[in-house]
Amino acid sequence: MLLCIDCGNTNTVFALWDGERFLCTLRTSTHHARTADAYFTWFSTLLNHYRIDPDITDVIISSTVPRVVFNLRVFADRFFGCRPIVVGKPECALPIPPRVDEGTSIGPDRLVNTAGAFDRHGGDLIVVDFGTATTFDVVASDGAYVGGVIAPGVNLSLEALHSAAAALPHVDVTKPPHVIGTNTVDCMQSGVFWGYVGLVNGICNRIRGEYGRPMKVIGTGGLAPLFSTGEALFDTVEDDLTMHGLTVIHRYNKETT
Ligand SMILES: Nc1ncnc2c1ncn2[C@@H]1O[C@H](COP(=O)(O)OP(=O)(O)OP(=O)(O)O)[C@@H](O)[C@H]1O
Ligand SMILES: CC(C)(CO)[C@@H](O)C(=O)NCCC(=O)O
Ligand SMILES: [K+]
Repeated sequence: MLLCIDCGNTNTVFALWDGERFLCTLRTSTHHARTADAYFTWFSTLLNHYRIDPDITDVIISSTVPRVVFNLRVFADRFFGCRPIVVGKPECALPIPPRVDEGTSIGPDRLVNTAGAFDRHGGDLIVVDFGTATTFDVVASDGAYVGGVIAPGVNLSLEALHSAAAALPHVDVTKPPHVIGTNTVDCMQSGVFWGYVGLVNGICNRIRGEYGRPMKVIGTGGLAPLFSTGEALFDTVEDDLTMHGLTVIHRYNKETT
């Protein structure tokens, strides 16, 4: 069985893939200091709770935080006796190599989203991922990652407002009842909600203009469903796109080596 690990700057997600479906998806916050033993304690407790007793033979990791990879490697080796595939490392082959500036680093989550989206939808895509950052990944017609856009994440923007302005409280992102807020919280939520609807719309239109062919837009990440209620921003919303991409890259590496 395959254990997929998607480590973002905010959250780390583990998902178990039995070859046909995900048996479970477990989420914890990302801490670079978490040890292999701590991962196992957390992981095995939840598996017990769900009465899942998996036979893990393979592990694949995507991490936007380089420092966590060491302990995740130890975790895979110590508890499952396997050497994980780490996306972005030279030993991990990608189905289609990216076409970007020489020497630039690409977030592994963006490579994984690209692989997952191309597998499901073919090329000419924009993948919008609402994580710590809001990223736009452009997937060419042959499935290559050819660049995109990085904007501040939604929760990061709200956090920045709160920490920079003494009178602005901490608020959660939600769709406000009106555009014109009549209290502080509604005003802030309107700014962020409608601001991001405009940002996503505007960036996708500009990408389309520059790309010059019709493109499909795929939304993913925790906040994609919320933003799709504001305006028809996406052709589809897929909450498991990153995990699906990890299974695609894992399969590709098994077939080619
Ligand atoms: N309505 C909502 N308001 C605030 N947060 C939400 C809402 N719906 C989902 N979320 C949050 O979205 C997060 C899931 O988003 P996702 O996994 O895409 O990115 P992340 O974990 O925030 O960032 P990263 O992947 O960069 O670590 C969860 O922490 C979840 O609590
Ligand atoms: C942009 C983030 C933080 C989004 O998770 C991640 O993909 C990352 O660290 N990227 C590195 C730079 C790049 O993708 O061009
Ligand atoms: K993510």
